[in-house]
Amino acid sequence: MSPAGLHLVTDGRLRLDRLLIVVDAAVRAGAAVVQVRGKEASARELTETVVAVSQVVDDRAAVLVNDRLDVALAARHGGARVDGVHLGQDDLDPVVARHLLGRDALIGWTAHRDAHLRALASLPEGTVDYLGVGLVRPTTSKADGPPVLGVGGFGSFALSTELPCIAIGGVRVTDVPDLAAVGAAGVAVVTAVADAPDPGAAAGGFVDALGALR
Ligand SMILES: Cc1ncc(COP(=O)(O)OP(=O)(O)O)c(N)n1
Ligand SMILES: Cc1ncsc1CCOP(=O)(O)O
Ligand SMILES: [Mg+2]
Repeated sequence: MSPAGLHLVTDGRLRLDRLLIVVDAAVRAGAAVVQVRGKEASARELTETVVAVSQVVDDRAAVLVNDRLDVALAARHGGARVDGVHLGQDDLDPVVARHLLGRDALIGWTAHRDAHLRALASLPEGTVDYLGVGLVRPTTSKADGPPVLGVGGFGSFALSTELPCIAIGGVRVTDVPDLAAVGAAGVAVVTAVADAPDPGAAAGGFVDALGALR
């Protein structure tokens, strides 16, 4: 399963009905991955959201759970198709996630410092499928986010790993050509799609911009 393309990261501020409308519009427009992120949600609420998102997405995109391996496993147990997880440096060990989710799962890891690349090098080959790298620009979607790398900083980081790098953090559609030129395999966004007057058109703009550069 390829991580390349547009990743829609869900906006935990949205009510479930609105969230599902945004997810459906983004997937219809060609988003490759939907990452369900709900920092304030209980495990049970987040599992319900993942199950509902998985139903809406069906086989049109990969469904990942942010942070919560337990939730990914619970949703799978309930019969939902969950393809993997996106883990941060303080989340569960990706080796554990790989063990519990299996060889075919899609597992992403956040990385933006050299120490993260050293940690990556210490993992068994094939543990992590892609890196989420940012911030590209300042964002209000992540409290206490990491430092802003800019497009140049993203590019230097992407050059130092062979894993596909997904750019995140304040990414705008107009950034896509520059990010792709410095090695982005894809981009992950919350606001640029969820807050757009027409989320489907916004997602389609990202998909077209990414596709035009392949
Ligand atoms: C694609 C992608 N990249 C990076 C992140 C950030 O993950 P993390 O550092 O664990 O921060 P939270 O999302 O948990 O706030 C991501 N979610 N997706
Ligand atoms: C989850 C996450 N991790 C780094 S930035 C970010 C949120 C990105 O959201 P936006 O596209 O609104 O800046
Ligand atoms: Mg996290």
